[in-house]
Amino acid sequence: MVSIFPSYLAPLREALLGRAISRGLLELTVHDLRAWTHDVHQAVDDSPYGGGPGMVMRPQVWGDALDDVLAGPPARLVVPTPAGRPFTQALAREFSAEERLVFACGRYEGIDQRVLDDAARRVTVDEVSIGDYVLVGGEVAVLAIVEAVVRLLPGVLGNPRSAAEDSFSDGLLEGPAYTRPEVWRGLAVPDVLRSGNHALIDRWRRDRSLERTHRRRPDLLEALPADALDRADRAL
Ligand SMILES: Oc1ccccc1-c1ccno1
Repeated sequence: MVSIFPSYLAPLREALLGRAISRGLLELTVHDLRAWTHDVHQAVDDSPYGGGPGMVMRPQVWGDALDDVLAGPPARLVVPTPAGRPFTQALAREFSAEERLVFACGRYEGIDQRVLDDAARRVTVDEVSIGDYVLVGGEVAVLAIVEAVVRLLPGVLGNPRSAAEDSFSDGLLEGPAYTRPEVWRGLAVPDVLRSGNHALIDRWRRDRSLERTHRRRPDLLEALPADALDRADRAL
């Protein structure tokens, strides 16, 4: 990863991801973009051609940084930006199959477009958005993307079924989850979940997942393949 705020990415070395690194399941290197500046002010940005608010990140600095960081084994360059294509669970799975990912954390009004155009001559460049809102920089997006990708790597999650049964893994939102106590502040766990009848439990969970998806994300239902819903689903 390349950023002007390397410490912003320190959380990636905590908890689950930190354990995955120490277990050798992945390697993580964070580079300070300013290491590729040569002026006393370590300038990384400049005014935009054509005028307008804010600053644009300079091509020379990013170009030199990516020349160095992209050297070596083939990598895929991921650039978080509000103008990117949506980052989804499907894209997380695609990224998790890559041998090497390089993340460029842009700030200000973004990185000079020629940096991405030049990189695209050598590697696959993915400009991705983690949602329809504007952040100050790409670091937060990289934290989210890396966590979504790394948890899919074999051996990272304790129970491999977790990743397989994620929200979105079947194209739907997960339904409600419960644990002890049976009654809490007058609210009881649904009886079916304590019935021991796993066929019934699976059906109930599927129904709650379909209901929640219909209510909160009807677009996901629309996007399902024609054969994704069985007769029982459609009866709901
Ligand atoms: O808003 C941003 C600013 C810089 C880099 C990325 C973003 C962003 C917003 C949503 N997804 O990515």
